[in-house]
Amino acid sequence: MIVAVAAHLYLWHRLVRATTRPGRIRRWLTALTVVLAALVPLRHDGSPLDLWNLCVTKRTHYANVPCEALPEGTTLRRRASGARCPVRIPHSLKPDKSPGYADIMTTPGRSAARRKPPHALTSGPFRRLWTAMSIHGLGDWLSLVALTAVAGTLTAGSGYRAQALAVGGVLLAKLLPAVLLGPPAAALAGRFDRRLTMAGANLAMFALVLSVPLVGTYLWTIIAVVLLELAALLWAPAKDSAVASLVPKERLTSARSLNLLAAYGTAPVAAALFVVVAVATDLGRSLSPGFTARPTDVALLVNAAIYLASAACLLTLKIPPGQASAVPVPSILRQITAGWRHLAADRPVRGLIVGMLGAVAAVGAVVSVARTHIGPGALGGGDAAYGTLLGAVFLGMAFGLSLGPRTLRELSRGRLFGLSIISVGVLLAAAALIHNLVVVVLLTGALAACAGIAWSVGLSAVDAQAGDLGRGRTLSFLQAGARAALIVAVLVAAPLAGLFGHHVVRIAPDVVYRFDGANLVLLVCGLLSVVLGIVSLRHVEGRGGAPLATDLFEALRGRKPVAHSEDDDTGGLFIAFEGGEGSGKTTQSRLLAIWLRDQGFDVVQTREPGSTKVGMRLRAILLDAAHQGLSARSEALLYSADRAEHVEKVIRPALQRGALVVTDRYIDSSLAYQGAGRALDSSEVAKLNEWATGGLLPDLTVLIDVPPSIGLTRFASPADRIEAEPLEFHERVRREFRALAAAAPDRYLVVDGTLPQEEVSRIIQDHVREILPDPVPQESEDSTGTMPAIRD
Ligand SMILES: Nc1ncnc2c1ncn2[C@@H]1O[C@H](COP(=O)(O)OP(=O)(O)OP(=O)(O)O)[C@@H](O)[C@H]1O
Ligand SMILES: Cc1cn([C@H]2C[C@H](O)[C@@H](COP(=O)(O)O)O2)c(=O)[nH]c1=O
Repeated sequence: MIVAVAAHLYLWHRLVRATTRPGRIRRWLTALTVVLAALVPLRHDGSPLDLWNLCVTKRTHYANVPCEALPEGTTLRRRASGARCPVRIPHSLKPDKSPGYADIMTTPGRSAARRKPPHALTSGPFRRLWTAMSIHGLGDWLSLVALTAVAGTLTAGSGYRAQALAVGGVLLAKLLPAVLLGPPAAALAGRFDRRLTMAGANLAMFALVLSVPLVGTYLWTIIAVVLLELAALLWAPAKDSAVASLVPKERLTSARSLNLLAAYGTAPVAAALFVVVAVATDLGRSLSPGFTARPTDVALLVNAAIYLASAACLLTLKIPPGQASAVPVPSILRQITAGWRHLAADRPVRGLIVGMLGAVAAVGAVVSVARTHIGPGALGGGDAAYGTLLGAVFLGMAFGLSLGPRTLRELSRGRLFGLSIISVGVLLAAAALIHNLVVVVLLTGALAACAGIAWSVGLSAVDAQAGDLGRGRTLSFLQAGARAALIVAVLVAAPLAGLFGHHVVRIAPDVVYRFDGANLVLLVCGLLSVVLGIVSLRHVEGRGGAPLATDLFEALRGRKPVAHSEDDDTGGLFIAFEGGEGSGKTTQSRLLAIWLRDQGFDVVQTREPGSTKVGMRLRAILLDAAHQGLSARSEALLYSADRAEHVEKVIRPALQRGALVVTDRYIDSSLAYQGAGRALDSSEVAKLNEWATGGLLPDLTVLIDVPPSIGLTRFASPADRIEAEPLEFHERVRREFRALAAAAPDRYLVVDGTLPQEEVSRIIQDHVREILPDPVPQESEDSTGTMPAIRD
């Protein structure tokens, strides 16, 4: 309810801002906004939510959204080399062809705005369900904060060690039931009516949360937490099924986003609520000596009331009778092993996954020692301080996740990912060593934001690699992995903090420094994160480029990375076509060269291997099927030798005279075929090629993406040595191409090569048009500008 009122307020405010100029009228309208928002009946199906649509469709960003989630005909805008160009989502695009193509900033055109399906919240029953879900989400997060705080309060007299272990125990009791009992609970939920299951789970949660302050023992707290989690396991599948039954198919995407908002967006609100309750209770205690309630007990009463409110909402809601879907849920262990086997075959993806899970574990470690660090630990705060610290974690994460792919757009995604994890580590170490509550809260918020950025950047890159594993399964793999990482973090952090206990170091006769178990855990996690970040950076750095520090400095100033090449002063434009066998590179590079020449450009169309005299001989050696068994390293060296010759004799001279160079294959082919295909160390292949080319990188790489099962069937002639490799080899190659594109979206255009040839050409031309140099030099324009206009 509160969230819904806030949403209405915000929408009115936006409308007022969008339609008026600053000044007195706007101030009056803003005041009117508040009154109107209070009067807006929440069950009304009309104006406020239409306004929602109006405001949201005006400027929508579809960053990293799979194409299938976008309305047909949406006009997308992709940045490349600082330019923007429209690309239309083709009507024929099938969901299975699309991952990665919409890794783009977009603005829907007018037609898209017209066609956009109505928002899920325009449906009254769904709005009510969503209100119940949001209230429930608030309850879940508040219970996390309040129950961990209760563990600290109940063991306050037992010393630092006992308190650290007690808080860790509550966290484990919260995490383990889903791991051990997730599949049977989902099967059980499938047997009962979903509305009753949801309402029943809420009522059970109400009773359990209420029982904790009434019983008042640590043992019962742990039992109650386990039972609470079991109720949550029944609630979740029933809720998902209810959403699916209330929302028409075309609105499911927006319903899913709202579902996420209800589940995760309520975390900072819960932390804020806990702080307000703690402060109000402390105030009440100081004002009235007869009032002796503990802040944590009052927070739990509020928490119980929240679950009751959610149950009440559900009991008055009409959901078509039915059970939750009985689709068997694989165990967390199976989800992790299957996903890892599929995704981690690829070195950069392995680096991303390890980095992402490391970031989650670091946040988990902060949460597991936060209570002890604040309470009996060096920071000396109370319940309100604990709530503030967790609030900083939640807000920071939310901020980082929403900002993620838009952070430092000029920096390669691989570098941003590694640097975010290193920043998590540095901030953690600082939070471990500084004994000032305000500074620690700020550092914690910042490190959570960096962890959020790392997670969202990693997610889009891993998603692009998912291939036939699919988006849903990739997500469940990562969620299962995150849960496992959190459990490991709690299992290690809480006992380590407890065992190390409380220590005071005397620095000078009258200067002491406290260094407790929580400080040790934070410091160790910080150092581990720095190491992990450096390793991830090495794994995901697929190719050469400017030195990291220069690149970062330029990106912070909002500028493109400086090309680390021997001829930074090239006047031309360098475009490379990449892709698997039969994807259409030769066809499209020729068509592009013809189109560019038609516009008066000096164009050099070339290819690898074999565009020089020596190169032709190398091509013959490399592709001759008689040379089966050529060692992977020799192969890599021969391709790079061909490339060195190609750059020196053909590409660089052409660029220096200001020509446009279009090459069919370049460095990415070596990274994909020799790196991923032949399983050579991709950073070594990258270094070799950086040396061979003097660091020359294309301004734009057009990746024509086609499943090998299609591309390999497009040839009439017998397969050459590399085409003859098995299908899995070509699948690895395709995944690597896509990972390279996902790691630096600004430098790539990924086109679906299964589209008709003309459509592919049009998409490429639309994109290239935006980055073309001006065919008329500035000096000529200056002089022609002064000539009298010729009229007919
Ligand atoms: N979009 C398309 N749809 C269907 N067929 C296509 C498409 N583009 C190209 N082809 C056909 O596929 C075959 C291979 O095309 P092309 O030689 O351009 O691919 P390539 O990627 O350069 O192959 P290689 O891996 O040998 O470099 C040709 O017969 C071409 O006509
Ligand atoms: C540049 C480059 C190429 N390859 C492979 C990829 C293809 O199978 C052949 C080139 O044939 P095409 O018909 O010209 O596409 O060589 C490679 O393995 N590594 C490379 O660097």
